[in-house]
Amino acid sequence: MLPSFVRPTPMTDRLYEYVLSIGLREPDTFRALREETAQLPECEWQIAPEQGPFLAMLVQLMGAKKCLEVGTFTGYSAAWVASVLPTDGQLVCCELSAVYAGIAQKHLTAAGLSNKVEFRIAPAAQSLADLLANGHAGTFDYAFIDADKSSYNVYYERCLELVRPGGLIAIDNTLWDGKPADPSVTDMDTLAIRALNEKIHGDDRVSLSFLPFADGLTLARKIK
Ligand SMILES: C[S@@+](CC[C@H](N)C(=O)[O-])C[C@H]1O[C@@H](n2cnc3c(N)ncnc32)[C@H](O)[C@@H]1O
Repeated sequence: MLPSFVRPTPMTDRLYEYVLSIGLREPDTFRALREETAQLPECEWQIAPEQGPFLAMLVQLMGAKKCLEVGTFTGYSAAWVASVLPTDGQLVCCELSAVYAGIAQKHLTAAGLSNKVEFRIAPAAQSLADLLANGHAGTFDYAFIDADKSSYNVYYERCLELVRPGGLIAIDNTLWDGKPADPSVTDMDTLAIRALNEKIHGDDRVSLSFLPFADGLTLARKIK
């Protein structure tokens, strides 16, 4: 029998509406981005709205200037992070799809944030390798991983090289709808997330905070 600590509250639609009504202070431009994304069949790829201000607050508390995102889609997480960067701050967004990147760029421009955001439209493993090859190792304050799950370990390892000591890697979907906790689920994405969760738990290169928030958010802070 597991101890009965307070567990995440089940989210009925009514409670979730309440959560957003008290928790989300969203600029109109970000709302427009969400509304356009909601029309796409892949709309569930977007981070949960309440994750936006959370990631932004982390970035702001860190005083981060140089940030990285792996998997940008239509730009919601990117918009929140860019919105708290100083004027000389930079967010490098790695995204495979020029179509999604185009939608993101349109909304980032509308929000007055495009000057802080640089897109790398290519497979992210390649974009991260290029950054490493071009002298960016140890220079990023923050990295957010939210692209194809089967490559999460590659993204984690490359981001670990790219962030500075004390820098943060945030990894989305590490609960993956609960599937990593069910040993009978063995599809490639679940196997990749389960393996990475176990690896990070034992990884003494980082300190760890795991949040059962949205679809699971792992925070790994590079120690040295
Ligand atoms: C879950 S979505 C990202 C959601 C985004 N963070 C947001 O807030 O809306 C994952 C994104 O990763 C992109 N992606 C998938 N495979 C990729 C790859 N190999 N390299 C770069 N991006 C990839 C997809 O095109 C998609 O836009």
